[in-house]
Formats: sequence, structure tokens, C-alpha cells
Amino acid sequence: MMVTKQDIRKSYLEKVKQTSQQERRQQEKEICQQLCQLQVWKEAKTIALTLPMAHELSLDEVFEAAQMAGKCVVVPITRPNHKMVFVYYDAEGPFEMTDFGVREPVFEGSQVCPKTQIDLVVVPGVSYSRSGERVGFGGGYYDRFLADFTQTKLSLAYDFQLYEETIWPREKTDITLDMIITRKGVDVS
Ligand SMILES: Nc1nc2c(c(=O)[nH]1)N(C=O)[C@@H](CNc1ccc(C(=O)N[C@@H](CCC(=O)O)C(=O)O)cc1)CN2
Ligand SMILES: Nc1ncnc2c1ncn2[C@@H]1O[C@H](COP(=O)(O)OP(=O)(O)OP(=O)(O)O)[C@@H](O)[C@H]1O
Repeated sequence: MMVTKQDIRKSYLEKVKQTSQQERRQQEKEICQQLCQLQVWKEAKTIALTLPMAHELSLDEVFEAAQMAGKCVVVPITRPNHKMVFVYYDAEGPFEMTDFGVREPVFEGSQVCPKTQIDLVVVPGVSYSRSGERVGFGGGYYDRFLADFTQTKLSLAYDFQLYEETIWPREKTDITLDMIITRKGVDVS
């Protein structure tokens, strides 16, 4: 049987629905604790996060931890041709709602953070394999952005997001992550 990335996305949404809010919040807390123990986290001055979609692993804890540690947080704005820039996050906004249901800072007036300035990118996604392969929501935004990114790129995952093997077809443009963090700890490719 051929499993497509689309199948993986569908099955992910079902698993999210089947997981209680309480279970999700608990895993997020533990995942954040795992992340904060890492040397790359401790050393990172500028961290790229995302503003949430309802079904995604919440980064609320991570935003808070970053702010407590005095780190600089940048978030993405999607641009034409599946490009993405990261801008300095300002909780005060202004924001606008995208068609795909994520709040984004308004591009005009935002200060773009140069890619070379980012020490750590927390990459959103649907599912991952132990070798660091990732399935996202299908825009190819992160694959494009990370193609020439040289610092640390990692993802945070609920237990059900992590597959032992890459069971979906791998594309040449897919970028392999440096680490995947679950509540149990770090999986390095
Ligand atoms: N919270 C969060 N923010 C994020 C991402 C994310 O995964 N999570 N992204 C991570 O990338 C970017 C936005 N990702 C997107 C992914 C797909 C589509 C989209 O329109 N998809 C089409 C189908 C795919 C296609 O053929 O282009 C659709 O839904 O109709 C839009 C944005 C930037 N911000
Ligand atoms: N660097 C790239 N250059 C050109 N096309 C690319 C690049 N990276 C990805 N693509 C294309 O973008 C499309 C979506 O890719 P894919 O399904 O892997 O997205 P994704 O990783 O799920 O999404 P995202 O990165 O936005 O979370 C595919 O058709 C893929 O071939």
C-alpha cells in the first residue's frame, strides 16, 4: 500500500481530534521542558517560532520560556511564491488573519530578521520520522526557507506524530531536521 503525504495529513488530524486537550497540554509542557534543557536552546539568542493553528502543537509554553530567558523571538510572514520571511515578534501587533487561519504580523512596518541572525528554528509540521524527515501542511514554505539555512532546525512532536520509519514518499526538496523533541526526549537523525 502506498502512503501519501496527504494520507499522513488526514491521519494526523484524526489523531489530534482523538487526543484530549488535557493530554495535549501535558505533552506540550513536557516537550517544552525537554527543549529548554538543550544546549542549542540555552545558547540561542534569536529563535524562530510560529503563531498557532488550532490543531497544532501549542507553542505557548515555548514563547513564555523564550521571553523569560530574554531571547529574541521571530515569526514568519508568508510572501508570494511560497516564500517566507521572519520578522521580530511584537505581541501588540498589528496582525492580520491569513486564508490558512494563522495570525501573521502585518508585513508593512515589520522589521525583517536576516536569516543569518536566526540561531534556532522550531519547524511546524504534521508528522516526523526518527530519521528527521518531516511532513508539513503542503505549502513547501519551510523546505524553501531551510534550503540554505545553516543553524539548528528542530521540531516538537506529540508522541503520535513520530513514526519509526519514513513511510511516505521523500521528495528531493524535503529538508531533514537536526532534531525532533517529544516529551520523552530528543531524537536525532
Ligand atoms: N502555525 C503555522 N504557521 C505557519 C506554517 C505552519 O505550518 N504553521 N507554515 C508552514 O509552512 C507556513 C504557512 N503554511 C501554509 C501551508 C499551506 C498553505 C496552503 O494554502 N495550502 C494549500 C494546499 C497546498 C498547496 O498546493 O499549496 C491549501 O490548503 O489549499 C498555506 C500556508 C507559515 N506559517
Ligand atoms: N526548495 C524548493 N524549491 C522548489 N519547490 C519546492 C521546494 N521545497 C518544496 N517544494 C515544493 O513545494 C510543494 C510542497 O512541498 P511539501 O509537500 O514537502 O510541503 P510541506 O513540507 O508539507 O510544507 P511546509 O514546508 O510549508 O510546512 C511540493 O510540490 C514541493 O516539491
